[in-house]
Amino acid sequence: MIHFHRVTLEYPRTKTKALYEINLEIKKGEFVFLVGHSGAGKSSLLALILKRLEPTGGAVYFGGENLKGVRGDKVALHRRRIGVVFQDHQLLQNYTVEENLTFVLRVLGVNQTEWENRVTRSLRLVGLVHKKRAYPEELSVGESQRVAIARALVGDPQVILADEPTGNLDPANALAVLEIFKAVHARGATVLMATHSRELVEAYPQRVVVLKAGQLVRDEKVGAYSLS
Ligand SMILES: Nc1ncnc2c1ncn2[C@@H]1O[C@H](COP(=O)(O)OP(=O)(O)OP(=O)(O)O)[C@@H](O)[C@H]1O
Repeated sequence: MIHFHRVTLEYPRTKTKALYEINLEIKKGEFVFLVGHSGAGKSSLLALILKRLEPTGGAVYFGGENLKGVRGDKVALHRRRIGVVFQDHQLLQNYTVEENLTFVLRVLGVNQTEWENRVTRSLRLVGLVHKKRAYPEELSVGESQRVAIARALVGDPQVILADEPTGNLDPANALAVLEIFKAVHARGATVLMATHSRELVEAYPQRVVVLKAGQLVRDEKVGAYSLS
């Protein structure tokens, strides 16, 4: 599903080498934790999959296609195949929960008669159907993050990328969010989650890929949390 072949990334302005010769293959339906110290390159790796950045060496493949060849209008189409969740929920403050989700569906060109089904299905998965008319400021931090996950899922993406999705949450909310990702994984999605949280990795023993100063230093099928 996702394949990095000898990928190197250097930020042009600062000449920071964020990733070196990364080889990584993530199969359809896998759940992978991406761990590493701050600055190890986790967010940069996710940005390459989204084509927000271009590798300076090597190639990134998505569904067998080299992303280098994805250009112009096709970049937006590529991104629609991916659901993204960040540490900060990034909900639109002046729109209700429901509108935050339908906004995505409008961009995706989904038929309006299907909107309600999709929104309800996504909000049900995160346990927040009753909040669909609420505004983000009326939600707790944990609820906001669950809405952000519902928004990432509403387009039925093949792949979910999560960058520190529990970074702002207390342990109970973090585990609640993990439960949602587990359910999404159980339904067949491919999930790549960058995290600093040992608790998360221990609560859901899955493949663990460790980055250290831009290098992939460990890749374990069912790994324990480790930063080296
Ligand atoms: N836009 C940028 N321009 C220049 N250098 C950058 C940029 N973004 C990140 N970097 C550098 O690239 C390296 C990797 O950063 P990245 O954000 O990918 O790490 P990370 O593992 O996600 O860190 P964190 O856990 O703190 O989010 C760091 O040295 C960082 O300073």
